[in-house]
Amino acid sequence: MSTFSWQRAVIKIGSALIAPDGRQCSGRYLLPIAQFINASREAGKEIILVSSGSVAAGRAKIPVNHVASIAEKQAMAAIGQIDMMANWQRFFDFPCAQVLLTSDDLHDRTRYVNIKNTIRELLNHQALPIVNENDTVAVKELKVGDNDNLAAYTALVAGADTLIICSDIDGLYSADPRKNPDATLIPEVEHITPDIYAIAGGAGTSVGTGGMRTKIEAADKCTRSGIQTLIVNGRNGSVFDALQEGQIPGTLFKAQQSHTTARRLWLEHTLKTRGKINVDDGAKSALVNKGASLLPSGIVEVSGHFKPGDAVEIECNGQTLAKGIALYGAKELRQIKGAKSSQINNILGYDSGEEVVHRDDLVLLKPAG
Ligand SMILES: Nc1ncnc2c1ncn2[C@@H]1O[C@H](COP(=O)(O)OP(=O)(O)O)[C@@H](O)[C@H]1O
Ligand SMILES: N[C@@H](CCC(=O)OP(=O)(O)O)C(=O)O
Repeated sequence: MSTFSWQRAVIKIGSALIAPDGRQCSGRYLLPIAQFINASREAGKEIILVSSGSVAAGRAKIPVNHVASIAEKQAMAAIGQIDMMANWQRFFDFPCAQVLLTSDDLHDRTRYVNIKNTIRELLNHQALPIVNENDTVAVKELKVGDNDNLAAYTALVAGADTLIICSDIDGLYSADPRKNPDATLIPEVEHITPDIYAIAGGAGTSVGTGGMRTKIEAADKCTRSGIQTLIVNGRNGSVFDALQEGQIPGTLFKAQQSHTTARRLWLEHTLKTRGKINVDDGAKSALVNKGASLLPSGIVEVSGHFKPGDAVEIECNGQTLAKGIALYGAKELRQIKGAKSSQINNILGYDSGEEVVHRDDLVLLKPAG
């Protein structure tokens, strides 16, 4: 069996686990998962949950005798979301935090930064973020559509190194085992090729939405960005003991490069910069020698028109030092440059955090020549 290590994981719990009978949320399969979450956090690891179950939980309260319309499912989700959250909270003595997202939120730069900041802050405060699709506002083109892909986007925005998809099946099989009894489990996938997509079928139960296909899509997105992805059987409690021992009791989709390398390459080569921030010698030394975040106090000059979430170059005395994602726009930075972080609120009337560019979103560049 392969082994693996991780520091920050997104764990996705599908409807098949949290609502096995499709009509209400249940704790039947959740205890070993909750114990794994507790033990991992005690070991200093960070976890973000992506949980389905709101539609099933709502269905128990507004039963309909026909195939539910989209609006009816949205109403079920709105009613059931609170039960889904409560179903998780009873396992933990730290706060669970509800995070509802749509595809639009994840593709809008400013909202993306806000989501990132919120998740970071929740983790800093030892809360457990529980993400689900915001079904009230999301229909078709606004929807991510399935929680497997939502979990992949969450792993990207949260800077996770691992995605664990818990389903009702042991992992990826050579064919849908419900239809092909001879199908065999694939323990490890080195590269996600069209052949891998070809063996992935649809959902196995009436409550599951994407089946194996959306799990492969999620693994594809993540592994390209250096996030290893696992599919495991969340109905089997021993899976979580094995995970705790660093084993992989399912299918591992290997990261195509290290998480840090993928992020550095993305920051350095893919992101287009929209402006420049000139810093003083003190800020230069903090960035280059201490690996610190950029604070407003070290900023001397701001050029260009950029918004929160845009990439910027960081310069000192005409030398480009680094590239990173600005958490404030150019207009705001011109107001707070040189100020102490504690003054941001007084100057702007709000505070999006003390960092202008967080060290996780910053890559140092080699001097030219
Ligand atoms: N190649 C495959 N290997 C494993 N499972 C598959 C495969 N193709 C289709 N499936 C189906 O995918 C189902 C899991 O997806 P889904 O029902 O959407 O669950 P979840 O609610 O956990 O997202 C399995 O129960 C299985 O029937
Ligand atoms: N937002 C929906 C999630 C639906 C969904 O993607 O379910 P699944 O295929 O089981 O992960 C809910 O909470 O019911």
